Amino acid sequence: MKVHDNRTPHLQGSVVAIGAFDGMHLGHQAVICKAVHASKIYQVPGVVYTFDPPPRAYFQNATVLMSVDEKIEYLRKFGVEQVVIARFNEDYTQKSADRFVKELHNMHPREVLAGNNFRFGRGRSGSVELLKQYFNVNIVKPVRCMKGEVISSTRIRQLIARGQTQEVGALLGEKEGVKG
Ligand SMILES: Cc1cc2nc3c(=O)[nH]c(=O)nc-3n(C[C@H](O)[C@H](O)[C@H](O)COP(=O)(O)O)c2cc1C
Ligand SMILES: Nc1ncnc2c1ncn2[C@@H]1O[C@H](COP(=O)(O)OP(=O)(O)OP(=O)(O)O)[C@@H](O)[C@H]1O
Repeated sequence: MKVHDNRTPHLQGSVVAIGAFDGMHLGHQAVICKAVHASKIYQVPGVVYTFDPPPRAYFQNATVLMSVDEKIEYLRKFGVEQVVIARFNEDYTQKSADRFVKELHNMHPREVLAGNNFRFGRGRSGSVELLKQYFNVNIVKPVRCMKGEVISSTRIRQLIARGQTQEVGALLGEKEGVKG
């Protein structure tokens, strides 16, 4: 697997999934699996474009659930071929939504995968609607837990803070008594 540190590769074709993916819960896994599946159909590299640190950690001091190395290892196991690690710092957050779109064009995506509420660019000005003007965007349906709530890294951080670790395991898709 190729890891691009703070640079976006020039590719003739790709399928790109974008997001923080902190914790790799069942919602994230659905997005990644769909991206890998689509990349096989189009016969192009499956690329995950992610951020280090996660934007929520940078802006809101949220707890980081997994290191960037753990994330890369996880993506490798899921069959992702290339990963872009955007170093999320003051400089990076100045990038406009249009510049971010231009950057994505370097990879000539056949499909872009993101959730409905995905935002990007300085001041969170870019939306999925903007992405749709340029790319074939696949919006992944929200994955919910048994109780019906949408699974999120924020929810996992809350459960960890309350010591409800068994519930966390369920949201990560870990089976009880099964390791690795
Ligand atoms: C180029 C760029 C600039 C961003 N600037 C901001 C910002 O100014 N304020 C903010 O709250 N988030 C900013 N973000 C973070 C996004 O709001 C969002 O958290 C990120 O794209 C990851 O999406 P996800 O949280 O759905 O995984 C920026 C993201 C990108 C790609
Ligand atoms: N439960 C879910 N079902 C489907 N897609 C999801 C789910 N949670 C996140 N995604 C998608 O996965 C990508 C990465 O999401 P992100 O890292 O923002 O997850 P999150 O769990 O919502 O994080 P946070 O709670 O910190 O905002 C985004 O494109 C997002 O829309």
